[in-house]
Amino acid sequence: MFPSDPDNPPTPTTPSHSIHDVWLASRKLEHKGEIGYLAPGAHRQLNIRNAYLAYEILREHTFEMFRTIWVPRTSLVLFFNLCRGVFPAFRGYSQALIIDEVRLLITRGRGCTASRSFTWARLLRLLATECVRMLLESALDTFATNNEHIVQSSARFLIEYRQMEKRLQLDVPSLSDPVTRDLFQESDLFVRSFSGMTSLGLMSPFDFVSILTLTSEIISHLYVIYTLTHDPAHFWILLFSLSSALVPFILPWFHTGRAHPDSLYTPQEAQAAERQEKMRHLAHNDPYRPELLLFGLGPWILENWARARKSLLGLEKASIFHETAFLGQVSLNEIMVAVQHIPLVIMMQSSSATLGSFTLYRTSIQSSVYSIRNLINMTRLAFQGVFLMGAFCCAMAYEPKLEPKEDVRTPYKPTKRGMKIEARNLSFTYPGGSEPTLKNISFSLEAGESLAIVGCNGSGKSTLAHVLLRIFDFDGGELSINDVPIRHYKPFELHSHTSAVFQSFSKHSGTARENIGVGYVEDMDSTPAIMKAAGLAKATHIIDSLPDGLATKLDASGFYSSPCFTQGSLNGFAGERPSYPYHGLSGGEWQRIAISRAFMRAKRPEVDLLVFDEPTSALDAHAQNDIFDTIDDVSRLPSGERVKTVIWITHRLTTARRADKIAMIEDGTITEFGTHAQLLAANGSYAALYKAYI
Ligand SMILES: Nc1ncnc2c1ncn2[C@@H]1O[C@H](COP(=O)(O)OP(=O)(O)OP(=O)(O)O)[C@@H](O)[C@H]1O
Repeated sequence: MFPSDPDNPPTPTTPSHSIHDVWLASRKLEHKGEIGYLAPGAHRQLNIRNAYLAYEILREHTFEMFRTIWVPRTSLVLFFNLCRGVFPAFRGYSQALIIDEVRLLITRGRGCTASRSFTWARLLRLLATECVRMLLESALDTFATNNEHIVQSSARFLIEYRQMEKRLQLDVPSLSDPVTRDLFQESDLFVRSFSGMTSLGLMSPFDFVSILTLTSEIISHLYVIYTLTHDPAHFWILLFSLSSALVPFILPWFHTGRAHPDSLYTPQEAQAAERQEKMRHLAHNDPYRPELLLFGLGPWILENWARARKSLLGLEKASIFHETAFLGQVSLNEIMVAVQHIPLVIMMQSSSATLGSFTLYRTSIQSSVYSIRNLINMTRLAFQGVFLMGAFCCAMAYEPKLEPKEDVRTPYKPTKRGMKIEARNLSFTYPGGSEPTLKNISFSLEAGESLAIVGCNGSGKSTLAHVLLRIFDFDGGELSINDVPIRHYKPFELHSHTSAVFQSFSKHSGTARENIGVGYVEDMDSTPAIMKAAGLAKATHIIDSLPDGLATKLDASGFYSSPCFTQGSLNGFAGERPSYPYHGLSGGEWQRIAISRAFMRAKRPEVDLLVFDEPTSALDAHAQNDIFDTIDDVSRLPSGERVKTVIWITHRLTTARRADKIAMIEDGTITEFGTHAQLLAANGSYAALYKAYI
């Protein structure tokens, strides 16, 4: 098969190895001994090697893909599209008969030697038959289009749901692998191509069905041409036919209707799209990943996205039904085809062939050329779509790197006093890094103890916190939680027993309620729970000062936004004076919101570990003391007994001395570990730093 690139080997957690390798090989570029990879979404070259790779993907995944998107109506889509393919040939035949009859009408009484004479009854019968044919074709078209839209909407929902679900499971080590990121990006493109986003240069997988239609259309036209005897056509008639055939192509450029099913024209659509994009952004945006994992936001995001998506699909359906109104099916194309027959009636009077058969021959030739051209384009796009489908199928089989194997998976067993942590010779290197950021980290912390991690900038404090919280994996050494190796826990389960404030905490462009409530989404709608968490973080006055209290939307962008870009003007109400709906916060205020978020969960009995990475860096000295008093309170029972393990990282050594143990980190290694008094007595680096600080 196709060997993986040695520099970018497929992840060992990717089950569908061979297709992963095939997909990777299709992106591989070799030029003068240099090897590179196509950017995600870039078109593959059409050559024999890639054709073989596409065949491999189709062979492996076509059935699975059809099974994924199959609903009973899908078979109707296939049936209708096959029927649609033969309709043009019927149309040509029916119109040829009318033309012959009209010709007889025009030439009667002029000494014409036709084999039969004109009758009004026959002409009227033919016209009536043609009208019935047009009505039937229109009705079938309307029904087929609506059916196709329903099938496409449900397939799109299913496929996008699966993609969102998989995306939300991705952990940081998986995302740090560039091949995995590209895989998921191409998989996203595949999902988006279900929206018919042909602007991406892709085609909807349902356009594969059009290939069937075009094939049946070409076959029926070729059959008609084969059955006709013909004379050579006059050049100028063909020229006229060609130019009039071009009109239906040119006129749509001036069409002002809905350009794309995803175009938004109403405030409801805009709101639903905004919500959907917000959830998609949360799911796709890598910097949010640690908090997303820690607070277990996956189901909440998925649920909100699904609600917005469903409502958008509903709105789209309504507008599509409106657009596919019955009369709209009588297209300009048909009128132009009728116009093309007029000169033929006049010009072909001298021909030995009947005018109808000549016209039928001409339209069949023209339609065949047009259909073959479309078929080539479609097949070219479908060829690209196959590789994206391969990426999607591989992505769906991907297992996040931190997930434990089933045979070692161990349920979390809580202790009565918090988390017991033991690290022995831990080391960690960032992907692509030449030197380990953490090395020989060894310490132990009893359940219910507090630990302050101190050290200079860049010494590795935050990195250690991420390893302890199971956001990062480690390369060497051992780390156990409650005497069980941390790798044996499911990260999701472990995270449900922790709460944290990260140094680079998230700022969501949502309401104050959402910004705090995501700490424990089950209580998102409980105002007392949110106000209690805000109270613990001394953030009540911030909420009170906001124009709409908890309902105020907070501006996470940090940019000054011009009012001309507000929602009001975007929705087309430029005449009204727009008001900017977001409210900015200071750095310290944002930090209190982030602490409130952590307190939403910290109080809960199942939470055994609290980690605060410089939680008060933007707060004044009084506020800082208040917060650390609260952290201490939260970790204890009313009786004063500590029931949660607490770790904080700080540069303020007066707060570090409050901890039971202090770890001094230098250049990625714990150089001193003990109580404040022990470290001062040792007169080492900590003592020097402390003296310098005070
Ligand atoms: N994503 C990353 N990729 C590669 N190196 C990184 C990454 N993040 C941090 N580092 C490096 O790892 C080292 C430790 O960073 P870390 O953030 O853990 O330091 P810190 O002790 O928390 O610093 P500070 O006190 O400034 O917050 C630094 O040298 C930093 O440049």
